Amino acid sequence: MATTDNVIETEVYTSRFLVVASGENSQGTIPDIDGLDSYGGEYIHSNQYENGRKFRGKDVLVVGCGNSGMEIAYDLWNWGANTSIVVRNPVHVLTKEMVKMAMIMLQYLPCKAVDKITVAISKLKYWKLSKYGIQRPKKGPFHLKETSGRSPVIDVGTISKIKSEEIKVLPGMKCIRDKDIVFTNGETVQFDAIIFATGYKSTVRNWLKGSYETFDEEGMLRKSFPYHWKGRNGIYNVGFSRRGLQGISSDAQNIANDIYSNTTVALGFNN
Ligand SMILES: NC(=O)C1=CN([C@@H]2O[C@H](COP(=O)(O)OP(=O)(O)OC[C@H]3O[C@@H](n4cnc5c(N)ncnc54)[C@H](OP(=O)(O)O)[C@@H]3O)[C@@H](O)[C@H]2O)C=CC1
Ligand SMILES: O=C(O)C(=O)Cc1c[nH]c2ccccc12
Repeated sequence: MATTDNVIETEVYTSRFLVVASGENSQGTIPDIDGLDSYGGEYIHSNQYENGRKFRGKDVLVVGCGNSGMEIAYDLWNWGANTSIVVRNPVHVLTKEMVKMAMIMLQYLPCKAVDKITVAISKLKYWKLSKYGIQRPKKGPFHLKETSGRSPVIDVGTISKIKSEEIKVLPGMKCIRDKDIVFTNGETVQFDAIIFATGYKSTVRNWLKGSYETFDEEGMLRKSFPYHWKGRNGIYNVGFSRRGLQGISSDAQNIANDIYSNTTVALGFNN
């Protein structure tokens, strides 16, 4: 749809297939925290974060300790910001080497065994992170990834800065009063800026007409893995399996193969 001088032009495309690829990480979400609307500093979502240049010398709080939050906290520290990060729930921290090793092991061993080995190695490397406000989940990293879609954090250097107390860990936020942020442990700290690395939501229900049958209130597929990627009437869904990049890759291949087999049969290439 395009507008020129108040005339709305609509272009209509017709196709046999439609691949819904807006995915589960479509629009950044910022939690509804008491007092955020009257916050006395600047706040952004992690998807607006470019680098920490303008935060040099500032007190900055990163909310969220997924891969975005942990990477941004490290970048802010590198740019000379006085950096803190909110870690309100347990999280697995691994190095990229541990992840690589685990991905290889997962081809030969059950997930439970890979989790045990990976957690043991992570403990050897990082020892007791609880001392620094980071708890390990009771369930294993790859079990959690497979069942909940939460990826273990790949440490880019943040943990060593947390251990040396150059990056401070804080618990959940309770409320905001001007520049004061009150945490669930009762501590109140002033911050000049907040980066909300609090994740994303799906937007498919906003743009795909008639998608309510296929997608739930959260814009996630009602059908579950492994039957989720094929919809009705030539509609396919990629990137909604809560299985990270691997899930996206397998959806893409399934969809491409399905479209290929439908078109080749229709065109008679299979004879
Ligand atoms: N290098 C890489 O491979 C990278 C990969 N990614 C991937 O991109 C996807 C999106 O990542 P990301 O942007 O980090 O989002 P995620 O959804 O992975 O993480 C969101 C984080 O925000 C926390 N959070 C949410 N609400 C609040 C709140 N009110 N108060 C405190 N904490 C809160 C969550 O913690 P809680 O558990 O408490 O809800 C969680 O730690 C993921 O799949 C991630 O793995 C992203 C960056 C780099
Ligand atoms: O595939 C994902 O979910 C990603 O976001 C990449 C990623 C981050 N941490 C990981 C740990 C194991 C495998 C992939 C990832």
